[in-house]
Amino acid sequence: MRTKPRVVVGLSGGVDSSVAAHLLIEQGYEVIGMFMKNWHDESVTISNECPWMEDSTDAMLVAEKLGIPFQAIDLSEEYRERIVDYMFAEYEAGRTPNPDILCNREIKFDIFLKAAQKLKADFVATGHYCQKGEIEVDGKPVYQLLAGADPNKDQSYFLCQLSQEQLAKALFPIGHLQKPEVRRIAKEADLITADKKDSQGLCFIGKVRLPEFLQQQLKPKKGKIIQIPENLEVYYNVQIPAGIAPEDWDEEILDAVSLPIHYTPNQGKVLGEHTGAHYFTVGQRKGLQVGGTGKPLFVISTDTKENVIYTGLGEDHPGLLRNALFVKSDQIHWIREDLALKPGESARYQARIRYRQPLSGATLIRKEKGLYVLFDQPQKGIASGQFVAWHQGEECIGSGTIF
Ligand SMILES: Nc1ncnc2c1ncn2[C@@H]1O[C@H](COP(=O)(O)OP(=O)(O)OP(=O)(O)O)[C@@H](O)[C@H]1O
Repeated sequence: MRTKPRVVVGLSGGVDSSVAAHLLIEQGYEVIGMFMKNWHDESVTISNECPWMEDSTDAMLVAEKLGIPFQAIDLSEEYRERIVDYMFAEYEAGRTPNPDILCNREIKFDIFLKAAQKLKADFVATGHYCQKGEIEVDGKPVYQLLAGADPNKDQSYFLCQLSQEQLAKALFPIGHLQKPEVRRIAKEADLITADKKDSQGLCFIGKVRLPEFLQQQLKPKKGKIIQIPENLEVYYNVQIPAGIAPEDWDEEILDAVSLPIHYTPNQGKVLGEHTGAHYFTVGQRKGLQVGGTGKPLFVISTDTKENVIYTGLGEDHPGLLRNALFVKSDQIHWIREDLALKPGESARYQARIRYRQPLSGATLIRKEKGLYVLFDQPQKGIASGQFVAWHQGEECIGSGTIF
């Protein structure tokens, strides 16, 4: 009979997961190391930057050093189906996907977790910089997703789509540590990954050349680049009116300030040509290849159906700065299900729309058709398809896909 809880650690061949495994052994767990091979395409890999063979060997050597069993599994097919296909579909539809968040929800804490459970594991552990809390609500355990103790490394944003069931099975052994401490522990334990460079690309996407990668799947299609002036009537600046409770705000006004603006070519002037609207993302500055505009030019909207890119001059262009967004009902995710807002309710939280962005005060208003998030400060480059995560201080309460 087993006396120790069994945990499968996702060993990536990096220092963080190596130390995670080491700490779990010290804490008395029965530890198994597992490396997963994800989908990857040689033709778009930055040379020597996606060394999965080298990574899996490092993972194996770390397991050997720690004296734990090791297994490598090939999840490339599942990864292609659930992450790569989603990415192309999102770009094609003119949205900006976040493969890292999906990878955690769909691969590491789903398929990988199920593979671990086949090995009769009680938990799955990763080297993510975040922490798990446990409280009791109405006599039942409720798990919390908390920020990593190292503010420079906090990865809770990438885990903002995890459910209570997934968190129940997750362990984050290095979340209470600072990165330099993790390296020191790795050195003291004589792990070969102690000085290994941090992986640049999160998940796989940073390890490939995104433009080439997209061009392989989505055919080039020439179209117009339009410059939109700053003084269009469609720009709104929301302020919650004093004396009116947010939940009583008029839905038409909420829609007007929170939904993406649909531009038309006759609202601006033609600046040049692009190679395909589906290659571009809201907030993007590079790759437009339009010179002589004085201030930098930013993408403020893309229309993949009409194949038009709308741009604005300067980073304070009103098309780039908005302080509200919308999440459709079926895209709202509450990690803390006990705090879920019902239609007609509102709450104050702090929110972010990208990794490592400082949290900004926000009012959440739940209506029948979805959730409105009204920020206290304007946000730059709110892009459809990206995730908004809302927090109470260190704790991530929920998240949703931006409409
Ligand atoms: N190929 C993989 N096989 C198994 N687990 C993985 C793999 N890639 C990532 N993980 C797990 O997910 C965690 C977070 O992944 P991320 O890509 O952010 O790595 P990281 O923060 O650079 O960590 P590391 O230093 O361990 O590579 C890793 O610490 C590891 O536990």
